[in-house]
Amino acid sequence: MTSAAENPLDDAYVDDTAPEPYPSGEPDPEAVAEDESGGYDGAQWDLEDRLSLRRVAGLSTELTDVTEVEYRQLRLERVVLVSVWTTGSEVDAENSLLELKLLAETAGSEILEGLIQRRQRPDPATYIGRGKVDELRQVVVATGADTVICDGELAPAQLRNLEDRVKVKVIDRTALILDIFAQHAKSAEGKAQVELAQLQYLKQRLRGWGGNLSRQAGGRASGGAGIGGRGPGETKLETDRRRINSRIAKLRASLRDMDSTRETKRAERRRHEIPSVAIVGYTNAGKSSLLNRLTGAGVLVEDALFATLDPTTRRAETTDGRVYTLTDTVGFVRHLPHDLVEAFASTLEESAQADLLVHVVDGSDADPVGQIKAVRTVLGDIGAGKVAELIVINKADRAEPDQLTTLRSQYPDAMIVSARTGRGIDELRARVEAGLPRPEIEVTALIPYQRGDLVNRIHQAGELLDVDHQAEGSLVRARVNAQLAGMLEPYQVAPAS
Ligand SMILES: Nc1nc2c(ncn2[C@@H]2O[C@H](COP(=O)(O)OP(=O)(O)OP(=O)(O)O)[C@@H](O)[C@H]2O)c(=O)[nH]1
Ligand SMILES: [Mg+2]
Repeated sequence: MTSAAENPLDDAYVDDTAPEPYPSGEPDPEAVAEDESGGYDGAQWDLEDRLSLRRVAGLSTELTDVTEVEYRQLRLERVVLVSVWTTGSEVDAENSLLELKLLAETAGSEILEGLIQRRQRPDPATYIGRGKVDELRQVVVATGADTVICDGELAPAQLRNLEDRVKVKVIDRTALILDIFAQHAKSAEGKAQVELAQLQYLKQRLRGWGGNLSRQAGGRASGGAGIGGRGPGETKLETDRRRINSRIAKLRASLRDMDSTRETKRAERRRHEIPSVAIVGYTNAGKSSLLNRLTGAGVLVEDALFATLDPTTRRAETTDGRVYTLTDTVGFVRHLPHDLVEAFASTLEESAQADLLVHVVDGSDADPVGQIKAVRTVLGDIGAGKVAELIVINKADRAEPDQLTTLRSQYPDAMIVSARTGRGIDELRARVEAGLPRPEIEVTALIPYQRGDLVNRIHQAGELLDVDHQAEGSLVRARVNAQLAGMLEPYQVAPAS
């Protein structure tokens, strides 16, 4: 729901501002300098700047139509949260509502009240029980709320009925998450992905919101206004639906283009057989902080949900000089909207194609096991369920020692670290190195001294097992990939027995 003015549509999609992934991009020199000067997890980043930048961008946008004004007002919501609790313990229900509160706050709302109703299942007509709707209305009036957010994905009819009776705007968890993504998307690709997800969501609900597209899509979807050919007698609803469909088709096409650029880079890495590691995990678990710790990448760290939407890839090296890549990825959350997962498919693919997943868990969270399960569900959905996974329990500095002990016993192979204090980071680096795929071919070669470049290559892409400096050159025993084995072919000698 970004404005049309902020997003000059097609032009923006060509001008991809996402950071260049390895191999063409070098780490930010400033970030490296920070890293060398000692502990750096990214929290030192000047967040004020980033935040105010975001705000200014919003203000400078000309409000071109009424829907824009309406959209701005969304930012000032005074909210009542409502949840129907069907299964699990009371604590689970409260955790879920607490998370909804964080999400709503991330979206810029002020939370006035949170209500939970215990019920077999949500009421098909009004989500909460019909009798409770009046109570909800009273709370809304008493607190002066202008929005109700329901903790689930509601049917269009449920939203409509509730709105009619509570008389303020009602949105669900899915719309809320989409809204946060829309606020945080920075790159052209990220923005296109979010818009696609929003339109998909909206399309199914056009009728639910009175058949009026302008109400929820804001200026963005109406960016293509003025399309000719509005047939006589055609209803607003049909025109809206048509406009959405053609916008969706356009977005898909530009996303395909952007994906092919990404695929080219990925293919390049594959050709050089550079192992890749993806940092995945629940939102706010500390993924970006860990990437910064491990590589000095200088990625935005923020105590907010979904701070990272664009994957950042950084080059890293093992202690023996082998090169690999580390990619920071978008965080997951319980009930991640299906439309979003689909729209972000190409971004999420980074994880599915990785050689190793570093699954970061917030050890200080109220329900880390629930987070691990939610993350694994999404990983399964995006085809990354079979990639080797290293569980890393982060924020050890803040977690209850008892909770860490429990997690340790549940996940015996897990590592315990703190991106904040640096605890466990060296061990983590070692475990990541050990988890990288090993080059497959063992060779013994006598490399003449003028071919020092080959020895360097072995350092970067292979594993040097043994070296003996002889009169004619270095006698080297190493594990290498197929490409390097080919280059070493002329110098190959029989292995010493
Ligand atoms: N106490 C403590 N805080 C941490 C640690 N690691 C990260 N944090 C904080 O947790 C918050 C989230 O960190 P990020 O690195 O942005 O988390 P993320 O997983 O990248 O989050 P998203 O990109 O929003 O999904 C920030 O406020 C960090 O400073 C840690 O080890 N200890
Ligand atoms: Mg992040």
